[in-house]
This record gives sequence, C-alpha cells and structure tokens, in this order.
Amino acid sequence: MARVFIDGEVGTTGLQIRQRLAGRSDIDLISLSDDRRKDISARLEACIAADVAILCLPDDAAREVVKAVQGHDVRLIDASTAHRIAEGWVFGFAELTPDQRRTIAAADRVSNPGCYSTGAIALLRPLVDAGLVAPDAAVSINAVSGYSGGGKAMIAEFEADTAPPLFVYGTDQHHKHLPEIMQHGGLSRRPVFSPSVGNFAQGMIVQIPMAVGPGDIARLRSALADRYADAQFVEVADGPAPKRLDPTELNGTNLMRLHVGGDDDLRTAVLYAQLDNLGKGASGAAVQALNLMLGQPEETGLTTR
Ligand SMILES: NC(=O)C1=CN([C@@H]2O[C@H](COP(=O)(O)OP(=O)(O)OC[C@H]3O[C@@H](n4cnc5c(N)ncnc54)[C@H](OP(=O)(O)O)[C@@H]3O)[C@@H](O)[C@H]2O)C=CC1
Ligand SMILES: CC(=O)N[C@@H](CCC(=O)OP(=O)(O)O)C(=O)O
Repeated sequence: MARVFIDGEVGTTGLQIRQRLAGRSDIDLISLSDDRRKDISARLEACIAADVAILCLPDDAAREVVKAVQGHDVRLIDASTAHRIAEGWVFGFAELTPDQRRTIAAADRVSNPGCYSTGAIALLRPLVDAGLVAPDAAVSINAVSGYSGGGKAMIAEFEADTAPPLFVYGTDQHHKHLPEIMQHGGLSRRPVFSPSVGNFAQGMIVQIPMAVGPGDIARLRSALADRYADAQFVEVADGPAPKRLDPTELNGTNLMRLHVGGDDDLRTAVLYAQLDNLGKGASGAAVQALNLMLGQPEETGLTTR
C-alpha cells in the first residue's frame, strides 16, 4: 500500500485530491489534525513518512518543503506554479507527448500543470509538433475560468457577492502560466494571454483564434485527433464546434474536450479546450500523475463522465 500525504489538504485543490483518493484500498492517506496542518515540523515529518507527497500550497510554501525533503526518499507532486519549468522536474501533463506517461511514471519530482496551461498546451503542442503552428507564430489565447481557480480567497469574494459578474485580468501580460505554456507548448515567441473569471464556481474554456488557409481546419482537427487517439482523458470533437460551448459541461470529470471551429472559406478558425479547472486542470491531473507514479492504471479513481 502506498503512503500519500497531501500538504494543504483542506485547500481547494488539496480537498479535491483527497476526495478523489478517499476509499482507495491501494492508498494509505497520511493526514494531520487541524491544529498541526500548518506546523512545519509536523508537515515535514508527514512528507518524509510518505512514498508520495502532493503539495497543494502557495509557491513559497511548496519551495520550502521541496528544499527541506532533499535527500529523503519521498517522491513529490507539486500543484503550485513553483517548479513547472524547473530543471529536474517532469511536467505532469500525461498527454503532452507519446512518452510523457512513461517519464512521469519514473519521476521523483512531478509538477502539476496550471489549469489554463493544460488547455493551451493541449491545443498548441500537437500543432507545433505537426508543423501547423510555427514556434514563433503570433499566438493569442483567451480564456474564462470559474472562480474556484483563484483558491479560497477568490471563492470567498464571489460568495460574498462583492465580485462583478465577470472580470478580465492579466492585463500586464505577466500571467504566471505564460512560461509553462511557452516551454511545454513548444513556442519560442511569448503568446498574448487574456484570461477572465466568471461568476460560476468551476469550469473553464480556453480559446485560440487563428487565421487559416484552405484545408487547414481539417488538418488542425486531424493533428489533434492523432495526438490524443489513445488518450482516455482528452477527446477531440469530430466536425464543427457546437454553436455554444458551456465551460461547466465537464465539471466533476477528469476529461478535457477539444474543438476546432471556424470556416476555411472565411480564413478564420478558433481552437477550444473545455475542462474542469479543478479536475483535469488541477486535482484530476494530480491523481492521474500519482497513479502513473504508483504503477496503477492511469484512470483509477477518476471519472470521464
Ligand atoms: N484552484 C485551482 O484551480 C488551482 C490551484 N493550483 C495551485 O495549487 C496550490 C493551492 O491552490 P488552492 O488550492 O487553489 O489554494 P487555497 O488557498 O484554496 O488552499 C491553499 C491551502 O494551503 C494552506 N496553506 C497556505 N500556506 C500554508 C503554509 N505555509 N503551510 C501549510 N499550509 C498552508 C492554506 O491554509 P488555510 O486553509 O489556512 O488558508 C490552504 O488550506 C497553489 O499553488 C495554486 O497555484 C493549481 C491548479 C489549479
Ligand atoms: C481564476 C484564477 O485566478 N486562476 C489562477 C490560476 C489557477 C490555476 O490553475 O493555477 P495555478 O495552478 O497556476 O495556481 C490565476 O489566474 O492565477
């Protein structure tokens, strides 16, 4: 039985991971009482006692743990932004390339992808690899997230009714997901990224508009379908995108659905990724990586519907 400790288990991401692992007979969950859950020595002791520790903490707190457990046997999955492009860390998006599952399975340090990044990288990487998007292309990414993406503080703001129905942010183009989108999406030129948060708790759509030529829409669709042909948690929709896309449609699942909309005759297309920001965009992806690291079937404890 594998011993697993979730550091930050009562936070938004930690709680969802705990729910996904509850009841699993192959996992012994180490838990700290409420009065010890922020005590650094208790947390380090729990990490060191675990086979795998999953860090669901702010970046600085995650860095502190990573440094302190150096030299110990524990394997780490870090849900924070701290190590997503760091040397020695494997990016935890299992569908990134045909080899990524094997690389995650053998890794001691896995960084869990950001929610927006998961959608953007899933759309971009196969197209860059297929030569349909140049690494230095001028790429724009727009997205809308449910407010749970902002963690406990943003949830409180929306639930207190003090937030507007929707806001756009990241207006300075410094959003924390841009480095990982570039590195793992295969881009050499920084994309323009315009995220937003709507007044709904959970769910996400990432959109990439692009100019296309004759036949390109079918090529885009088929490059995505080829990359994800054997992926249980990434689906590529056949044919035109639906007239309306609902960001909440895949909530509660670990599924991400990709669509290609547009019209070759009009020379315009939009790529869409629909996902649960707390599912495939966070906790579901962490459990998927954990399963791979433990040699369990990738889908154990995860739902597609
Ligand atoms: N929400 C999301 O969609 C996603 C979040 N993430 C990442 O996961 C991490 C956690 O985010 P999220 O769950 O949203 O955040 P939350 O604010 O919901 O939860 C963070 C948890 O960590 C606890 N915590 C904070 N500082 C410390 C510390 N020094 N020692 C121990 N515990 C601490 C908090 O305690 P307290 O309860 O007392 O505040 C809280 O329970 C972040 O790095 C975030 O970037 C990743 C993917 C998606
Ligand atoms: C709505 C909202 O605020 N979202 C967060 C990202 C959520 C997420 O996936 O990110 P991390 O794993 O990188 O924390 C933000 O824009 O900072």
